Amino acid sequence: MNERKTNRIGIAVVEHQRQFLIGVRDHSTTLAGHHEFPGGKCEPGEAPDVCAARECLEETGLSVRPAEELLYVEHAYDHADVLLHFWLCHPEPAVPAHLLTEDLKGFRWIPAEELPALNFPAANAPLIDLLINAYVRS
Ligand SMILES: Nc1nc2c([nH]c(=O)n2[C@H]2C[C@H](O)[C@@H](COP(=O)(O)OP(=O)(O)OP(=O)(O)O)O2)c(=O)[nH]1
Repeated sequence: MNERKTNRIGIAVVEHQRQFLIGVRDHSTTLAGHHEFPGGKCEPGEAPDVCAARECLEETGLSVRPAEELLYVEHAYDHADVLLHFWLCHPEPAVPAHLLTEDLKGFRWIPAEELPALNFPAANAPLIDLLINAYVRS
């Protein structure tokens, strides 16, 4: 029997003026070198949108407000089974303006049209399609 626990992951798809906050996964972690949206494992009992905002604040220093779940995706990686909850988030209105343009702990604001050229993990593919349809073709 080969039963693996599925990790619930909250991911913050942070949008501001058709730009998205994107980082690169650290060399010491799984999927090293891939691009990523801020996110991580949900704590026991933690809702994915709450997790997404918490992870975003921890990883980038930016306070965000979850707006809607864009998509959830189940994926089996070699390292783990994951259930990814992609939450569209927006910066809190009170955040200082410079945080909306500058790099944030290695996370950068990337225009929507540049997302397809980046090296995201396989499970992100349907999300990137969705974002291109919503923010580039619209
Ligand atoms: N943050 C993030 N993770 C992603 C994305 N796409 C994707 O497949 N993942 C996967 C990679 C990992 O298997 C999982 C995130 O877990 P993680 O290991 O980075 O989370 P964590 O920081 O809470 O975990 P840990 O290193 O503290 O153990 O989701 C994405 O766009 N952003």
